[in-house]
Amino acid sequence: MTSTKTCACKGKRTCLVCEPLIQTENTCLHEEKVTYVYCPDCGRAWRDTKTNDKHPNHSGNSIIFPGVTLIENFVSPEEEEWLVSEIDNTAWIDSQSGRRKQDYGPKVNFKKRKVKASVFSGLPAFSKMLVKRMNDSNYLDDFEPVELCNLEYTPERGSTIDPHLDDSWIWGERLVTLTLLSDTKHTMTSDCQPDVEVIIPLHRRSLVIVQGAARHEWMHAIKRVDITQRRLAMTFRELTPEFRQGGQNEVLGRELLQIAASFGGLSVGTKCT
Ligand SMILES: O=C(O)CCC(=O)C(=O)O
Ligand SMILES: [Fe+2]
Repeated sequence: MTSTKTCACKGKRTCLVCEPLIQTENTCLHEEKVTYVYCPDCGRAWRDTKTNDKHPNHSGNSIIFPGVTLIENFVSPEEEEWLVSEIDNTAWIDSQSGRRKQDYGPKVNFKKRKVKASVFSGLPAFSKMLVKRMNDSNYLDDFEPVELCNLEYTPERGSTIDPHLDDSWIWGERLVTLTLLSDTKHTMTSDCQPDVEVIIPLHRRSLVIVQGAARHEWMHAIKRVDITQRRLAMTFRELTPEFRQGGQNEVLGRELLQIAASFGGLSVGTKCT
């Protein structure tokens, strides 16, 4: 691939801004995968067929798919409108694959395993009510996020996110994402089951918690076809035990938790994953 990219894409990543400027290799993109759709009510993913019935009337093949919790209507339409206006009052930074981002968290060099707390001024004030609501829920009562990454996806830019696993050195067990403005889907794939993909429907205003096998064994992605309108994602991340009490990086972890909980943060330009 030769390139003179004018956007934030690096390496093999592309978006609708840079694609007309680059020559892509003529690779075969047809992958034969069997698609399963995750059902939050039974924790299983069911073979996608035109006649697929809704829970509990599923039929056909299914696979167990542990580690995904969906909470519908986590925020109201009025709260969504307020959150979007707060987010849009903050500068966006161009990111890879046609996304834009805002980051509230420490600067992390994942390869060198280095963390700088000094750039981090806390989670933003507008996220305080979301963290409180998480803590009031059954699933996230002990969730103490130290990072919020807001991502913006638009069909005009052809925004996507390639299949990836989030870091698991500093970022802890639960990845928590609130979807705003439009529905989308996570496509989960695993090298261990190359002919399978599992779709997680992410509805507008819903919260998804990804942990366990879904966090560590399955990569998540968002395909271009699944961004049909502007979508904002607010992803909150917690610390691993290494940064908690008794861990090797406990002191740094405590500092990050304190900064995060000030809820006076300004966005910084750091990496999200
Ligand atoms: O937009 C999303 O729902 C996922 C974002 C994501 O995977 C990431 O920031 O690592
Ligand atoms: Fe991710």
